[in-house]
Amino acid sequence: MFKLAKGRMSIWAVVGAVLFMIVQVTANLNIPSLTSDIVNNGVVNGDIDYIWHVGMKMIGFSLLSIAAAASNVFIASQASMKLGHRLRNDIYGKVINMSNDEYDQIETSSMITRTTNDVIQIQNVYIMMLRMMLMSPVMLIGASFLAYNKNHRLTLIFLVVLPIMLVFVGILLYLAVPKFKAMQTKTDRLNRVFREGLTGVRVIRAFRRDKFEQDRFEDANRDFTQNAINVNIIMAFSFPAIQLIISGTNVAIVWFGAKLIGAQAMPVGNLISFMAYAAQILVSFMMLSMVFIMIPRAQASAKRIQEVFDLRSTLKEDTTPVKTDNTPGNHSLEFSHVDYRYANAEEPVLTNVDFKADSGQTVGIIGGTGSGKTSLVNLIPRFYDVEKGEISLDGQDLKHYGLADLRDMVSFVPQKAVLFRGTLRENMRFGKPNATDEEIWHALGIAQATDFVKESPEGLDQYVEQNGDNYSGGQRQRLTIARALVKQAAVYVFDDSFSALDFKTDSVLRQALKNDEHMQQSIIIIVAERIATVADADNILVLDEGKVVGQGTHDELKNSNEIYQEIINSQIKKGDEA
Ligand SMILES: Nc1ncnc2c1ncn2[C@@H]1O[C@H](COP(=O)(O)OP(=O)(O)OP(=O)(O)O)[C@@H](O)[C@H]1O
Repeated sequence: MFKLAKGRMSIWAVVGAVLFMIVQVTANLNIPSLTSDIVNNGVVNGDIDYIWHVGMKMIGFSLLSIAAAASNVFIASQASMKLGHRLRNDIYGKVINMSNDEYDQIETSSMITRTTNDVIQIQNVYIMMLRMMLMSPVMLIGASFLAYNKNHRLTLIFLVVLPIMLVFVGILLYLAVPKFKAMQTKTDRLNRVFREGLTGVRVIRAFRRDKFEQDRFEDANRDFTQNAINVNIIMAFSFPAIQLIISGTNVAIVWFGAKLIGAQAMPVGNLISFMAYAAQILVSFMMLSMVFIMIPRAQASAKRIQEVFDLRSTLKEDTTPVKTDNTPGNHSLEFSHVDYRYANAEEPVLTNVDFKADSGQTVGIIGGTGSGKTSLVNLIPRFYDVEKGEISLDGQDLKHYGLADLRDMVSFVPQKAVLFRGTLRENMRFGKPNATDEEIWHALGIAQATDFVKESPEGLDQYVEQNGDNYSGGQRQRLTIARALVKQAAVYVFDDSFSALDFKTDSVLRQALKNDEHMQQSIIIIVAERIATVADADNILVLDEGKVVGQGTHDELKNSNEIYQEIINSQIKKGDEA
């Protein structure tokens, strides 16, 4: 937990909080002594001036205590909230820069819980620590010392009370800590089920799994709620129990104190101040215990956050990266004997992949489901790194480029069409923030998206919902294609991006790509399941179980490659051939 705060929490904030806390405790410790003075010297002797004089001092200390407490709270809250702010930023930065291999290791819902709920736990415990954990021991020691000064013999009461308190706190820790720790994993589970239900709501309805999913959520919710109730019951019982101990202590103090007063061994005022110190001792003891109850939960949260920071990127950046040249034309991309295996997978998903493409050429990649097409194109922007072999761009191994520079060279349309909440213009400028409206309309034109975009009077200002949910699947695909085209890159990758388009749009779109001046100077990689989509590519790779089993033009392959022929035949049967 302290590791997380290092460099993220200002040391001056800690110093400031400690200083104000010391002022507050000093003021608080003075007030009971002044009370005994007022009683012993003012009330007993009927000295009104003395009562006024000491009374004003008491008010002064009270005001000082309030001001110091407010300053401490202000500093502690600010420092803790800033710690939370930095933690959230750092987790997000880490996640965004992870390679897909690391990203696969922690579930998305758990990642969200870690960024929100876990960070809140750390914030809360730091506020408590900057207030109570520092204040309680100082107050405990100070009040014990002053109580002892007021009367040595009465202090003996604590020899009985404190062991009772210790046993009580021990039981509390034993019962509450595991439940507090479990809160985080239960929150994770609740979020996971909720997220799955939300993202899969249409499937759930279509398969009439509403009841099943509702029960699943109910189960996770009940488990979470029950644990929270148990924690609250324990905490709720603990407060009256503490009150009982404090009241019992007061009764004992009054009982023995009265005897001492009767024997003239102690003035009345000392009894009053002794009782106040006793309350301070017991309350600080309790506050300290509360911190110890909260710390394990925050520690569990800290561990979960640290796990994210500890994910080491397998993508190594070259310390002296080669400069990229993104100017159109004269680019080349080459795969040489490339193997790739997913982390923890036994078999490689790609074996000995070899091909080359130059600017102005289109490479089609075709193959059955699961043949490794997506895995292959994911290697180009280094979402993953090759296991064996080499991929080079413009004659340089991809690993020699800075990651950001390399990704600037590649424009990628992923299989799943994802848009972001905001205006269409903002979405289109994702890869080129200063793109003009003219450039955007040009890209929309190639992507065959102009018509439906123009249907809305708001044009490029039209609103895009989260995930682009206010567009049809085909419209979303065209918009993601347009977004990729707005970005000026050396290599354009379309991962099965034409699948939701009807045949005519697919064909017109590819023709528009061919006719575009910039695209004529770029390398285009098109992954597809449909023969028609890749038929006019300059080079078609036929993938089967991660191996390139054929390479050539449509005419070459259709006469010589068995698997390509099988794909053609299967699509002719569906009335689907080019
Ligand atoms: N993140 C991953 N971790 C482990 N294995 C994976 C991962 N992604 C894909 N695979 C496996 O790699 C193989 C190839 O998957 P890939 O997505 O590259 O195929 P594809 O040809 O693009 O399939 P499709 O046409 O269905 O999109 C599959 O067997 C799949 O199970």
